[in-house]
Amino acid sequence: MIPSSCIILFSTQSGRARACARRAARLLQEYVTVLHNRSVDEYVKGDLQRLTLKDTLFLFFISTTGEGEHTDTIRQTWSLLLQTSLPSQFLQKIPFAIFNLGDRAYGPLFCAAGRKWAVRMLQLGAELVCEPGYGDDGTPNGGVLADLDVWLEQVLLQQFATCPKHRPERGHNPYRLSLLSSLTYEPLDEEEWQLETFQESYQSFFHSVSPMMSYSYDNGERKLVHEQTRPLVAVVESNQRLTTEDWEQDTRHIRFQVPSFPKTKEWSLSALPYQAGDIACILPSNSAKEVDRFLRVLPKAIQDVADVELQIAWDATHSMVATIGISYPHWPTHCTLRGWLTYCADIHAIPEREDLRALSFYCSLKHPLGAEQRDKLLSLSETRGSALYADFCLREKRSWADVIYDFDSLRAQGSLLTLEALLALLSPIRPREFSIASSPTEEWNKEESAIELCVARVQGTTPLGRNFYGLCSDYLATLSRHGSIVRLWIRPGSFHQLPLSGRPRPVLCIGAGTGIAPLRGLLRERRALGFQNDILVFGCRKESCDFYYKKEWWPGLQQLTAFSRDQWHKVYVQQVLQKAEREHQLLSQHVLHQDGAIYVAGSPRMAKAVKEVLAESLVAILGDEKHVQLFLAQRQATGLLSVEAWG
Ligand SMILES: Cc1cc2nc3c(=O)[nH]c(=O)nc-3n(C[C@H](O)[C@H](O)[C@H](O)COP(=O)(O)O)c2cc1C
Repeated sequence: MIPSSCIILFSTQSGRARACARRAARLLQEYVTVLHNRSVDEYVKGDLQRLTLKDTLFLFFISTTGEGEHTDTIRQTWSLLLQTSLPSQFLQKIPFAIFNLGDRAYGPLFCAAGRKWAVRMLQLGAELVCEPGYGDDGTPNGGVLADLDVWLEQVLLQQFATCPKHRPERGHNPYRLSLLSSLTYEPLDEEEWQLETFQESYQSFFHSVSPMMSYSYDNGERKLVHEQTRPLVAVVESNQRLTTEDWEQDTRHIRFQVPSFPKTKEWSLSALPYQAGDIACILPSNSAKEVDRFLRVLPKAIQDVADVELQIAWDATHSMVATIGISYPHWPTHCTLRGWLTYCADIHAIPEREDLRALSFYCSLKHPLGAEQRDKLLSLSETRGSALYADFCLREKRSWADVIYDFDSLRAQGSLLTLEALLALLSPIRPREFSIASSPTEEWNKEESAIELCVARVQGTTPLGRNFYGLCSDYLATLSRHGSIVRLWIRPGSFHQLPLSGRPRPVLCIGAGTGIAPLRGLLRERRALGFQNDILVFGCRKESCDFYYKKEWWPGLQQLTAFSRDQWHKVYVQQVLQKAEREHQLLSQHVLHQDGAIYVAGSPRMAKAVKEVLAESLVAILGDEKHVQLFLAQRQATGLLSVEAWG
């Protein structure tokens, strides 16, 4: 029997699973009542009974992070679901469907978290209503979202083929706006979110976008908190270019002071404000230039109130829009439009297809091309328009400002686009993750301890010659002013089991490009604590241009390098490792005789190739492939082999 309602739950690290859930919610609400659309932990809230509702289809969107691991937005529920005390029929006959997100570059770990989730649901008696879906970042024309369309159309929605289709009521806009006074607010030297009148309101917004887990330093000590928190404030101390001026890539070494770090007299690993290899989650903001550009493409009536104080209220009685996850309910309640566009609204993002569909309703039909533009936006949002959407938006990296600029009936006389509509349409800016490149012990020895990042500025040109840049890397790269303020959280990374005590064992760090960031932190931490015999294998394009930190590596550190463009044929780290294994059994000696640890950081493809070389080297010595895989899995479980991959 087909359930009459549906609960959509997602697990996401960078937001794609949320986007998939949103699209599915819009399509499914034509067949069933969508009761919820939120992250797994947010919905379950520690009470597994919430997964046992009768006559309800549970639809999961589960993405994989780390090395085949679950994301922060599902971890709490996942550990509850693994309890051996749960009866084997705990989820008896609960119908569910699942779409897994991942990247095939991870090989056997492709969508590992989603597959583990489905297996556990089945073990507990839940019933799959259809074939699971798989979304791959590498699928042409839209990655996971392109795979999602095919799965929704050919698999999930087929389950509802016999149901009558109904058009859901269009939700009312859930925001109520008041212009507080006709006096315009004059920006001072401080940023708007720091001003006393607005501070509380912005802080609760920042709290709402925080990672699910981060350190807090409330009582003068580091504590890992498994809930959302307010950001730390960091102050830029220096920002230097690491690559040569004439090199294509602008990579930066940025150093921040964090005044709220506790200052302890006694050194101990747990007293340090962070561990080597931890991750900083940076909350960027939009530049004044980008905000001005966005304001210019809006209807005149909105532009006119850019600097007026606003009071924003969320009207929960019109909650349909919130229920299916279309509008963001945690905007600041008191700010200016300019401030909201600078610190909160993700105007730099590429609108999703669902957004284009929502935008289409606001075209002015008084404009000569209004009806045509409305239909174009609608067709771009449909499944059959996905190739067109990929050409127009994804490949050309068209942001909200670009799209609204191109569809000028959205700002012409008679446009229905209001400020309330923008609040309902735009998504919040979310923090971006960067591995910390500094050693906490080395910093502890200094007067003011800091964190350092190694950030490659994302910029380029689209196929049609439009310039683009990445929001957060550009924000960080341009923080040139000493004393500029950044909001961030710090959370543990994958390398937290770095050997820093007990029996001495060497560490082999392998990385390429900005993968050097966490490895620099690990190696410097080990040096600060007196460990020796570590090895760095590093790859980049040209020794003279992008060999990051070349001058600072110390004599006792053994180095192997791969400069891919310094000779006529390409050389990568995996080839350097193969050669070192052939010549002096670098890998097998390190692992089998010295019981050394290995840390790999960089792109997933590089990490996969390195792991293959490692496995081959051990098979050549130990003979049995299965045994080697088991051995490597054990080393991974004990933190002696660990990968941090991104990109
Ligand atoms: C640090 C990191 C680790 C990842 N690990 C895996 C993995 O082990 N297996 C996999 O299939 N995909 C992996 N991925 C790819 C993500 O699952 C994929 O990008 C997905 O679309 C992200 O969805 P999200 O935005 O909802 O988090 C990883 C991505 C990152 C950034």
